[in-house]
Amino acid sequence: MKVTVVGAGAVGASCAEYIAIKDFASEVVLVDIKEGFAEGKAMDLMQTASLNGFDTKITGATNDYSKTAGSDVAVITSGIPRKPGMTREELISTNAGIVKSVAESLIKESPNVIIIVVSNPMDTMTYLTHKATGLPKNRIIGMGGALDSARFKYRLAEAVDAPISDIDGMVIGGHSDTGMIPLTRLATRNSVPVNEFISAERMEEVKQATKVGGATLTKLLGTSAWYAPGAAVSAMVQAIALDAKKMFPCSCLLEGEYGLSDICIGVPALIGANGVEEIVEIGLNDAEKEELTNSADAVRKTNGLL
Ligand SMILES: NC(=O)c1ccc[n+]([C@@H]2O[C@H](COP(=O)([O-])OP(=O)(O)OC[C@H]3O[C@@H](n4cnc5c(N)ncnc54)[C@H](O)[C@@H]3O)[C@@H](O)[C@H]2O)c1
Ligand SMILES: O=C(O)C[C@H](O)C(=O)O
Repeated sequence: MKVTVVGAGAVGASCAEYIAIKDFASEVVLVDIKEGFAEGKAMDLMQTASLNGFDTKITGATNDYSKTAGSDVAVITSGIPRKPGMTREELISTNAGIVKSVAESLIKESPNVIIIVVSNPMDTMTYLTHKATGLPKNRIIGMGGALDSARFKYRLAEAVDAPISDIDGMVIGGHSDTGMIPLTRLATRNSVPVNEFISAERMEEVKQATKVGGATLTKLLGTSAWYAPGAAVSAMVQAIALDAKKMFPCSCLLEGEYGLSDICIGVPALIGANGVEEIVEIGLNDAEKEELTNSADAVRKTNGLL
């Protein structure tokens, strides 16, 4: 499998590193607009190959999309990250132009590519990528829910004082500080509802901490996070490579599912060789449905800024 990662910054490089370490792709091409930057990151990563034991070939290119030709998967991380105090939505004016031109360049060289959109505001950038490329809807996926769910599991495990591997949980909705919907009712510890182990107040704290997970890290780091985002993307690329049909909440173009249309927003989906193999409609209660409606309204408002 050939994977292109556009943007060789914090998230792009982390994503390339995790893909290489898992050793399922034959080739990763990093692309950046900054002269020599992707080439440098690729060389540095290749010099970890003998230490980390992978054979994936990583190369870099400065804005040269001919090097990306024939990619099976492309990840778009190009654009600016937020600074402390900002929302993801504030990035739209800079990132929309970048994501649109990158998506157009990618499909010229790789007409069969599956695109994973990471740049923020991610749901709107995923919607923009659909509009700009006209690719079939299964071939454009926004990454947000996989990361948000990993953060939810981290917070749940902390609250219950259990190993993270004992915890399961999912976050749907828009990838924003207010729009995320951690499905607290469905979170489990070894199949037992987490609600049986912690109070409703503690669960509410977990929910709120999950929703502002990205903002919390941005405040600590001075820029947004990259390790968990890179790991989340690499897990999705691996599911495509292995045709795993693994369920991730991710931003998909909806055509009636969950009562929503003409919007990209986080819902559970099976990810396999064709990208989005199936959108899974789970039963939501009235409160969760209302949260999803409100989250969709907020995403539509941001889409309106395009
Ligand atoms: N969806 C998510 O869950 C998630 C998670 C983390 C970060 N993000 C987003 O990902 C984006 C990247 O974050 P980062 O921390 O890696 O930022 P970064 O600044 O470290 O890296 C971005 C890179 O994009 C490059 N770039 C800019 N314009 C380009 C273009 N036209 N073509 C190619 N490369 C270009 C820059 O030179 C830079 O190296 C941000 O928008 C951030 O908000 C999203
Ligand atoms: O928080 C951000 O701005 C980056 C990303 O969306 C994240 O959740 O880490």
